[in-house]
Amino acid sequence: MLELKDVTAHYGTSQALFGMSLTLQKGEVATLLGRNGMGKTTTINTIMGIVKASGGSIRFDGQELVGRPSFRTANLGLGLVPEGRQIFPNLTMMENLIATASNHLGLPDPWTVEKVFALFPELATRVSSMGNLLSGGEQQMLAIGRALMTNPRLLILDEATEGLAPLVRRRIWEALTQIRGQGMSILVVDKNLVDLMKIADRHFIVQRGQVEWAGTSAELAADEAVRRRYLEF
Ligand SMILES: Nc1ncnc2c1ncn2[C@@H]1O[C@H](COP(=O)(O)OP(=O)(O)OP(=O)(O)O)[C@@H](O)[C@H]1O
Repeated sequence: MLELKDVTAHYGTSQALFGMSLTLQKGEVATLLGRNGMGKTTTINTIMGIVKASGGSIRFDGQELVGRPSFRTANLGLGLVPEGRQIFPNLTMMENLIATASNHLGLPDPWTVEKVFALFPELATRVSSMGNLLSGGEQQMLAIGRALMTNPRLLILDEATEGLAPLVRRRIWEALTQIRGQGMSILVVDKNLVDLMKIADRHFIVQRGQVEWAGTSAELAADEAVRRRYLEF
């Protein structure tokens, strides 16, 4: 479904991706792992077209994404839950949820506000609350709901549970497991390896702007040396 091949990216003259290659199959959950500053966010932003790739290829269902403006990439069915959530602070929860809603691909049975509330009942009681008055957990649920309302085929989450309390983190993983059960493909960055190994099929460890190790959850669980070397775990 998604294939990155030798992708490079720069910030000015400083190179951040050095030949990033990875493949995600339809219906899979994959993670990008690795220490801070290794290029996970840059990889996500390059897929989305927010950072322009300076080389290589990114194919999504056979279509080339490199060179495409970011709104046209999103319209192909890539939904982003960005780092820091980026909730509109002066819109209500409901306004945030529907602000970017769309069904460009004409998917049958699209996401609705009701379906998002069924996934996150916590949000249903907060419809009129301004974005900046929501808790971190509510904001993250809203950011996921907002991305789902664009009816993506691939959901990409950057720091899915960062800064959230354990109970709220569990709610996020439960929701992602539920969405995954409905056939959604998911690419996720997070630091909670134990949780990720439960939900993910495949992991890519990013080191200095390229994939240093790739494998399944079982392979990662069995390889303590790799975990220690790249993940300090
Ligand atoms: N806007 C920017 N301008 C210049 N350099 C940047 C910018 N964003 C990231 N970088 C650099 O690119 C490299 C990769 O950063 P990136 O944020 O992709 O890493 P990361 O693995 O997502 O780390 P983190 O978990 O800290 O977000 C780092 O060296 C970082 O300093």
